[in-house]
Amino acid sequence: MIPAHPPLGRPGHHPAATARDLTKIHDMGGHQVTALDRVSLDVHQGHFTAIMGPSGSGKSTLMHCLAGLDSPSSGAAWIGEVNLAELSDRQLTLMRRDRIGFIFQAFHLLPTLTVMENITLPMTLAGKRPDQRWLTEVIVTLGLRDRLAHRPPQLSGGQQQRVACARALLNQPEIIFADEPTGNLDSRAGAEVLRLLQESVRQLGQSIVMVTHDPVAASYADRVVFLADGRIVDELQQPTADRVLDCMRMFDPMGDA
Ligand SMILES: Nc1ncnc2c1ncn2[C@@H]1O[C@H](COP(=O)(O)OP(=O)(O)OP(=O)(O)O)[C@@H](O)[C@H]1O
Repeated sequence: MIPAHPPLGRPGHHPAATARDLTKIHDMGGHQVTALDRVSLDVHQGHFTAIMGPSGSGKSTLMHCLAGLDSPSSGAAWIGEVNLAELSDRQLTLMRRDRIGFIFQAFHLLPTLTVMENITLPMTLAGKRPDQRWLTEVIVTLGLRDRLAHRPPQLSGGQQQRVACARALLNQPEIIFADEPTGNLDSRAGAEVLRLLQESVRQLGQSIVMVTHDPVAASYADRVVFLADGRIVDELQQPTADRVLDCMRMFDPMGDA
């Protein structure tokens, strides 16, 4: 049964993404693994939300269910006002293409297109024209100005990650899902990416959900949600790296995170 629509804050004002009682159980040949256990979460519009937790706590599963890349065993997920369970496969594909941005480790860059073509592809597909000022700012800040004519196989892993970032930010989708966006960047390039993500939230009202293991990366967010054993166990508002680290130690005493 699909639960009723989540309560709304103001008429016409939905969270950017909503999880209600999301449960995901994997069947491993008769052995059941509960990856998510009745998780409910409102991802606020125009906020930068980080998801943290020990390895195996369910972070990726939560993000995949919220982004329509995986379907829950029970419970429901919404993007804006749309219940993902009510969409056909085609509608879900269009939703992911037009309304959601992805910054994932598996970059999904198209190897035969140039960097510039990759960055502008979602807008081209949606028949939209990029804002030239924002395009320039994204390209310059991410250090891609000299790489625009290259193709992804000619770039390092970190450069490819920055192209994926530029592509998601340029399109200004309703929500961006980022999985370890600074995972293979050095600390300076990582800080630039995080500052740009933060700036897009503060100046453009972008909504971002980021999975990270890094307390410093999480400190750029407005809010950090902590998962352990498939459940939300705590959250911090306006986090600092030290407070994030304290929370991580509490929920991951083995230092696995
Ligand atoms: N396809 C699958 N089949 C079986 N079990 C799975 C599958 N995907 C995830 N799991 C299990 O579900 C749990 C949550 O996995 P998930 O990848 O969401 O955790 P995570 O917090 O993102 O971990 P990490 O930080 O290591 O990436 C783990 O116990 C994992 O082994």
